[in-house]
Amino acid sequence: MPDDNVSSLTAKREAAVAAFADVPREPGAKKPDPILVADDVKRNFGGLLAVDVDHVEIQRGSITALIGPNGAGKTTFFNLLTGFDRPNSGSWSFNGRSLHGTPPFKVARAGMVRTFQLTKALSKLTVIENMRLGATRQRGESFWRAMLPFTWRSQEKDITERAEDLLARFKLDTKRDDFAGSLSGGQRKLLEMARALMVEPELVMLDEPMAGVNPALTQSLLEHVSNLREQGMTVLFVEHDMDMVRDIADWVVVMGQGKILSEGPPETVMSDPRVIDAYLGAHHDQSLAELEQEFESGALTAAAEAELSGDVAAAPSSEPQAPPSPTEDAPIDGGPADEKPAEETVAAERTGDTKDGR
Ligand SMILES: Nc1ncnc2c1ncn2[C@@H]1O[C@H](COP(=O)(O)OP(=O)(O)OP(=O)(O)O)[C@@H](O)[C@H]1O
Repeated sequence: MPDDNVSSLTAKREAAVAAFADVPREPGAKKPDPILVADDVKRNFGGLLAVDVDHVEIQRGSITALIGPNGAGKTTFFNLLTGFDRPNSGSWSFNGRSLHGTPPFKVARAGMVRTFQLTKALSKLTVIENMRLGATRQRGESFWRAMLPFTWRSQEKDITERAEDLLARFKLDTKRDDFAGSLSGGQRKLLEMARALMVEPELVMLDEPMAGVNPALTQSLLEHVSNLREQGMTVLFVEHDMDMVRDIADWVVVMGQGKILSEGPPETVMSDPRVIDAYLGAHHDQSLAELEQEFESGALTAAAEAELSGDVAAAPSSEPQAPPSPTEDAPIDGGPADEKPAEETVAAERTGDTKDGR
């Protein structure tokens, strides 16, 4: 990335962070310029109160992370806000306009789009066809207009140009005519993000953008998300990857058992003992890369085994351990433990398989 871009990104981030300077670090805190405001939003599934949000505001022009343990209600809350599910009660507004009862395509037209944990790219359509479908208000959609090509041809051309620009920006232009089904998990995430931008949204909601993404694509995905703020958009994302949250979020909202438990800048939230207890566990201050290294060295496995057997004394110290010798358990090059699971498997493991149908 050129230096100019880096300094401009930094300036945007500084401005976004500065906007939170006087915001109290408490659940439901008022923001200076909220783009999205939700009140008393509740959603029951039988006896389970999956979402029970008293009040939350999302600051315009910022990147806000919504974190919380599995089952905290994050995806359900996303579904409610974007019209994919209906609440038992509550209200919310986007740019001051109530969106309660608004169907998803109208929510997208209003400027609020979302992506899904398991991507919704249509695998039997090509990449460019998927992109074109992302555009709303297409004139040829009505029967009579469809009969009069001169009324929609120029719009078709504009849509294709915009789609091609976005594909180039997301480095998917070489895949333009490939079936979406042939893309890797990470490329599909990029396609979904690019497609969401076809409606020129003001607020982009990303549900676990990192799930199933190959490490090689991680950095590029992070840059794309940061770039959304750079281009003046607001981002709200759900993520379990704490590296991503630390790296790019200006503000973090923590959910647990349907409620907003805590809010604040990433460093404050991630050192909050309640959040650590509820969510982050003992390794909250470590990056995934460090954890991976420990895992590979065997230190984490030994610690976990000792913890399970109750033999705390047997747990190794936090000092780095020497890797096991190749003559021990570890297979030499290319053994099963060396094989990386396919992205799809990782995605399925990390996201569960029941989400998308909802
Ligand atoms: N359609 C549904 N029917 C019944 N229960 C549901 C349904 N959707 C979600 N739930 C339940 O609501 C609770 C919140 O689920 P949700 O998927 O919103 O959590 P989450 O915070 O997104 O979790 P994760 O981080 O695992 O994605 C969970 O207990 C879940 O089992």
